Amino acid sequence: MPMSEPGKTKFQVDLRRHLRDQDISDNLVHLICEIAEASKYVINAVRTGDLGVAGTSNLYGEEQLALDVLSDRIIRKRLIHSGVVCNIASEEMDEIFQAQADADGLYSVAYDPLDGSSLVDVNLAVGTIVSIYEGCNLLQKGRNQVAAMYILYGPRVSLVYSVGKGVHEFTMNHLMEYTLSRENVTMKPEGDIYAPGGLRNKYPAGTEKFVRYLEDKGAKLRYSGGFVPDINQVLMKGKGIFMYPALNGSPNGKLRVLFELNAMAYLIENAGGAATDGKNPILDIEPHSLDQRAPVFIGCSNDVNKAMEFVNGN
Ligand SMILES: O=P(O)(O)OC[C@H]1O[C@](O)(COP(=O)(O)O)[C@@H](O)[C@@H]1O
Ligand SMILES: [Mg+2]
Ligand SMILES: [Mg+2]
Repeated sequence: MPMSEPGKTKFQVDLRRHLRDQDISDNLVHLICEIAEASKYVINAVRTGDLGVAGTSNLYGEEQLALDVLSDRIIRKRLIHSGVVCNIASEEMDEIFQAQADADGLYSVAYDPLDGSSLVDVNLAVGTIVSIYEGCNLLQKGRNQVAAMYILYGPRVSLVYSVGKGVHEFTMNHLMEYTLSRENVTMKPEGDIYAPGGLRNKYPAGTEKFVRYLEDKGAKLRYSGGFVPDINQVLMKGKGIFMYPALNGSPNGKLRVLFELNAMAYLIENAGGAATDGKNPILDIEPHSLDQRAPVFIGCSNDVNKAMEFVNGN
């Protein structure tokens, strides 16, 4: 019986081995693996942790759940001790945290430790969203990311990452190892599901017309209220569109550029899809503040282009 190669369990490729084949720095391999490790403690917190409120609020003034704060602490500690992180920004922290001074080979991380946390108490799927940049600057275009990933805490736990060479999915096995389950995930040009976020009675006319267009072509509504599972469905089925549009009264929609949109836009674009704020690609937004929000239409490229036509009235 030949000895199995390191990182290649009997039938499966594990995350570290797959990353090593991507021709990226050892530091980046280490960082992504550290985040994967941290997710195992987040899983435990989600499954058994306190569902109460933390008695604090985040930079959006939103009441933090104990799980938000706990998940944030788990990930932040892991990033600090990784030894390869310069600056850290989290949806649950008021300002950028410097883990260590600028030096060669370091990365900076922006993350949402537990997206959709208010869904845990009704047992719906939630996730962690991560963007990784080279160096110390976190207020830069999402197009400059060197990696993006999410971990989806659902009936199965999956981890999806890209370092710009395809989008790959890993599924957690009975030993809590992440092993390759889908490689080079790709989107079709057009889809048949749509996830309409926000209040429909506040949709501007053009957006409402776009939804009618989707319904007229037989698209099915699939919306859980969790950004990570809703995007994961569009990405893994390769056919659909998620939107959290500008609403009457909220021109920037709800979702955050640094902590949610940049990572998902990077993954969807690397799978052949598109992501726009209604006028420009999400990845080209020049962020001016940590708490910046933007409207989003993300998924199959033809559907996203159609959305822009309706939203801009042409
Ligand atoms: O409840 P709404 O307004 O439809 O918003 C749902 C969106 O808000 C979010 O729950 C925001 O996530 P957070 O839990 O990180 O605030 C997304 O997961 C989801 O896409
Ligand atoms: Mg979030
Ligand atoms: Mg969150």
